[in-house]
Amino acid sequence: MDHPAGPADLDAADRAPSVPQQEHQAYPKPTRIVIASRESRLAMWQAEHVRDRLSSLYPSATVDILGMTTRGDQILDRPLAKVGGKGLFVKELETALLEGRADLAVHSMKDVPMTLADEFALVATMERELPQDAFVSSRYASLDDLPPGAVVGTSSLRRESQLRAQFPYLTVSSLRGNLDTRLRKLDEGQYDAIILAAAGLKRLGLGDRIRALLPVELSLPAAGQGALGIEALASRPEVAAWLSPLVCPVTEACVRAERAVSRALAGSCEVPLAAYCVVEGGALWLRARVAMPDGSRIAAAEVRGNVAQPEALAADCVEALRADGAQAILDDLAHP
Ligand SMILES: NCc1[nH]cc(CCC(=O)O)c1CC(=O)O
Repeated sequence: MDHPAGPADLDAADRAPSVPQQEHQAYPKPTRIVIASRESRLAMWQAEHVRDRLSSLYPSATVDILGMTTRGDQILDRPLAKVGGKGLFVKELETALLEGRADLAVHSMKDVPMTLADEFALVATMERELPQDAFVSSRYASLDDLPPGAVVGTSSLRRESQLRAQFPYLTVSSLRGNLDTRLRKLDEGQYDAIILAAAGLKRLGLGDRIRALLPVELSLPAAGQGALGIEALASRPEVAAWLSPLVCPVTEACVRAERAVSRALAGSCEVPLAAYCVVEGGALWLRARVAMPDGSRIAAAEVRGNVAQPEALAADCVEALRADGAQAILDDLAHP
């Protein structure tokens, strides 16, 4: 398929201004960097990870973390999809960038809205941690061991739909809260097992709670899962230059493809959507699924293409998804 890189493609893409190597010298090294972060244990771990990387890159700079509570952290009782979705986790951090209280914000890419306002740019996508979902349980070693009627906790429509399609005899039950809260609810016996992102557990030193990694064929990950992204003001190219050593080009290409699929399908927490890309044999291999929450229908597609054109590949993938019935599913979700 032919993909002229027209302005429309560029508008739709994540703005990740790559800074040519020779331009680095044009910016003085930082003397102070402030990182805005949510205050959950996972978010703080991620911010500290970036702080430590920056401190070793720029030993003479002071790197501080500005912890903030976002609306997404405060609203714990209702499904996120109902109260405003992913944007709730980034808005306060973006305000700190705009007001000059912070230079950059560290996010789980999975939680970053598919479209950012013009003032902001994703300036670095870092190397991906484990992308898979993890099976966590004290009594059972894997999904296959669960008896009929066993209660599995997850609040992700993506996980729920794929579970229901493949394990119709299980009971999927809502589970919210930060990682520690979710594990506590499991340990209190409210669930027989729960499904969480493996990356979050590993980062918090809870990797030993993972009984099994769900193969991506079983639970295709969310766009950006396992990758950290760094956001800064589009008007501050020097921040992008400081962060350029943290960029993982392979992860960046993969996550761009995943996010472009999600963006094209108006991906939100309300649409069960999975998009996962790897580089294999020098090419991008992008897989995506759109499902009914009850798992009764799943549209799936996979495409392979040029590493240099993730958005073009995503467009192919979206076309293949629509051909497999994704539009009908989206229409049903919009007008139940
Ligand atoms: N939705 C919350 C969230 N955002 C990022 C992670 C885990 C880390 C990652 O995927 O990078 C999690 C926890 C989870 O889904 O279990």
